[in-house]
Amino acid sequence: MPNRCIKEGDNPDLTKERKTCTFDTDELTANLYGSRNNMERRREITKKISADPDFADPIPHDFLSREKCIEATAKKTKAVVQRGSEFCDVTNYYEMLHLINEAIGIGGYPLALHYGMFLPALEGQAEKELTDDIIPRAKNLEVIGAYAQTEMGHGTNLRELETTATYDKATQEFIINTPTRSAMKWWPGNLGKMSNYAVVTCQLFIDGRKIGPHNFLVQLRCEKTHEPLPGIIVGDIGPKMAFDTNDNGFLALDNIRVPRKNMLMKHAKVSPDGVYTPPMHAKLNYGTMVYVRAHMLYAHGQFLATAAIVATRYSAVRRQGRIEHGVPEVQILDYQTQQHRIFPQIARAYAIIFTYMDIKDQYDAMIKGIAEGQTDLLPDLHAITSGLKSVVTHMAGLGIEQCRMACGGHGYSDASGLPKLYGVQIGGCTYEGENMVMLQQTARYLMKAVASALQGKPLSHSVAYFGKKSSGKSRIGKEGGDIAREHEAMLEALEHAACRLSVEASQMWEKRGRGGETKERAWNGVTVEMNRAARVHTRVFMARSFHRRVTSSPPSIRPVLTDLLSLYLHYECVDMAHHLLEDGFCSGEQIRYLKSRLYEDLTTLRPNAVSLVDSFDQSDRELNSVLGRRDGNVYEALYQWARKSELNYTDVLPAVQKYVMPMMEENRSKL
Ligand SMILES: CCCCCCCCCCCCC/C=C/C(=O)SCCNC(=O)CCNC(=O)[C@H](O)C(C)(C)COP(=O)(O)OP(=O)(O)OC[C@H]1O[C@@H](n2cnc3c(N)ncnc32)[C@H](O)[C@@H]1OP(=O)(O)O
Ligand SMILES: Cc1cc2nc3c(=O)[nH]c(=O)nc-3n(C[C@H](O)[C@H](O)[C@H](O)COP(=O)(O)OP(=O)(O)OC[C@H]3O[C@@H](n4cnc5c(N)ncnc54)[C@H](O)[C@@H]3O)c2cc1C
Repeated sequence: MPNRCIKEGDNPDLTKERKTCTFDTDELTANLYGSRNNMERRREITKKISADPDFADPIPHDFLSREKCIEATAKKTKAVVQRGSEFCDVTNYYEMLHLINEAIGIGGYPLALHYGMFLPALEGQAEKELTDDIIPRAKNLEVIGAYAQTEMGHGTNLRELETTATYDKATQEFIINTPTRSAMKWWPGNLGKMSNYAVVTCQLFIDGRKIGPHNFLVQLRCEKTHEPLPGIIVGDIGPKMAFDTNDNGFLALDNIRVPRKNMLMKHAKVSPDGVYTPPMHAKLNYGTMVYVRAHMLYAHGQFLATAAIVATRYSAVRRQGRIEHGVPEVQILDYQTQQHRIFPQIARAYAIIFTYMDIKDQYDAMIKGIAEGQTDLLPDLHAITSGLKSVVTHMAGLGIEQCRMACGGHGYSDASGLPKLYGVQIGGCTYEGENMVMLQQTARYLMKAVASALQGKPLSHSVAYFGKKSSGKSRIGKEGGDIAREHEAMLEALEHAACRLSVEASQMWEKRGRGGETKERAWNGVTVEMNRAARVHTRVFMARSFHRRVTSSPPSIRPVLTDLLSLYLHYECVDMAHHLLEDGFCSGEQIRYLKSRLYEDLTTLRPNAVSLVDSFDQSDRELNSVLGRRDGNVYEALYQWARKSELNYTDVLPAVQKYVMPMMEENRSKL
């Protein structure tokens, strides 16, 4: 079967792997990206960008200072903006995403938050009077914006943000102010140096009454000189774990006046005479966060895919040690521990991307509903995207780190691309709502679902399985080798565990309440259990999404995807075995059965491992990894990469000349 990656001159071990492929890699790639046309379009973009001198990096960013990286990134951003239509349909979200990944990379760029949050916030939350003016200019990139919500003292607890917006009826303006040091906006991406506008989240005050957090459009810098406007202090928060090319910023506002229309008033409104009208759903103003959390799934699925590609290809190329005496050194991919480390990451990357597809459909349906005045889909989507954002970012982070360690010493080098990838990706556990906090949002929803299920009330999409009757004992290992029924038995077991954990968490919460604690204090006493229930529920949702996509996939790729799904489900069940065992739903024997099936899956998938990662269709530019390159010619490339280190510009470094040589000389003369 064809793996389209085979080319002359490639590392022979990689070619050998590609020849054992049992499916058409293009078919799987097309399925992953929605269609053959989408796949071809991605490849055209890659080809054009790779050949274009505007996007060439003579010196890899690994060897540049942060300022130089930002300069190089800004230059490429300008080229993307001015010449974007030469490469792709600039109105197509996925084509643009791919263009940016190819042309600029993942470490941030001057327009990341402009497109990622500033424009979505305005489009989703602002009224026509404001959008008519600002959106055409923002889309035309006459202005650049950031989304400034988090403060030095508060990020999670939006209700206690300190920045104020006080309505002045006399002038029909809001006065926006930073009252304390801890009220300074701190962290917003692209706020520090790039943006000249921002959507700023402030506590709304009318007639001395605090109404709560609302968003306002504020101009920060002069449109001509880019200097901060009077009363505005703005800058970069300094180096951080990654996102080197993003100017995460700080901002203080000294009683800045903005016209009434600058409040984002699509949902909540303030009339000229200062009358406040709340939104039709209390949290519609938080809609931008739901949007980003939903879309983060795709990015994080791709991040994990990148790591899986690097680790799998490198493990096919790397030979080290022997499994049996008297035979040549083996490809490290033949070690069972290596497969157990890497293959679940491949499966999880597919599962995350497939889950994203489901969520995107639900998000689009919700937006359509809101436009027609219906908000009934929002609570379910908020709850499941909160859980998914937490589970996926954590899962991807652990997976990337496993892949990095699976590459041995070279995985620790920036040449592998994995340390930087991890740094960028792991930020997702924190931004858009810290994971522990977001899981609690899911858990709150589960508690309501438990109550509804007990009362026989209707259950919404993500919790519908709470209404199923449990069979009491698992069918795992009792389906006579029928794969479809085995998959269903595992899904049923996971659903049983999620439901049980939710019910038990609810009982624990209630018990503490009965013991005299307030609801809130009692909640804090059971949040570990609440978050555990939320995590398992979210993993059930992912497993169901993956299962749905696989069972409806084209027949040509269904067998390999079914193998991958088997591995995914066996791995998930073994990983969560304690939950399955705790109430005796599964026996120890059944868990041993799951483990033995998992080890069989590793062997089954081995011949297709390289082809499965090839099917993610990430180019060498996107991978940005010497170890993961498509041709597998790793060792020569590693040496050429290291030669570019600035430490190698001279044979004797000034620091050695100045300090180390005299020290050695002194020591010698002491003898
Ligand atoms: C195109 C994008 C692609 C992205 C690709 C990634 C690339 C990487 C680029 C990097 C970009 C980084 C960008 C980062 C940006 C940011 O980080 S912006 C700042 C984000 N900040 C947060 O997320 C803050 C987190 N805090 C909150 O969301 C809330 O404060 C809270 C924790 C949810 C609690 O809010 P609170 O007001 O206290 O509400 P509760 O009392 O807990 O809940 C009341 C009810 O409201 C419901 N609810 C809460 N939030 C929402 C929501 N967003 N939507 C709908 N409903 C919501 C909640 O469930 C409660 O419901 P009931 O139980 O029915 O009362
Ligand atoms: C790379 C990056 C980019 C960012 N970009 C932006 C941006 O563009 N715009 C923007 O406005 N912000 C941005 N942020 C800020 C980000 O949204 C916040 O850092 C995030 O929401 C977490 O809030 P916090 O920092 O206040 O953490 P904290 O809430 O202080 O969290 C600290 C600890 O306290 C725990 N904790 C807090 N509350 C609770 C609770 N109720 N229950 C249990 N535990 C709790 C947390 O779980 C965590 O362990 C960015 C952050 C990063 C890292």
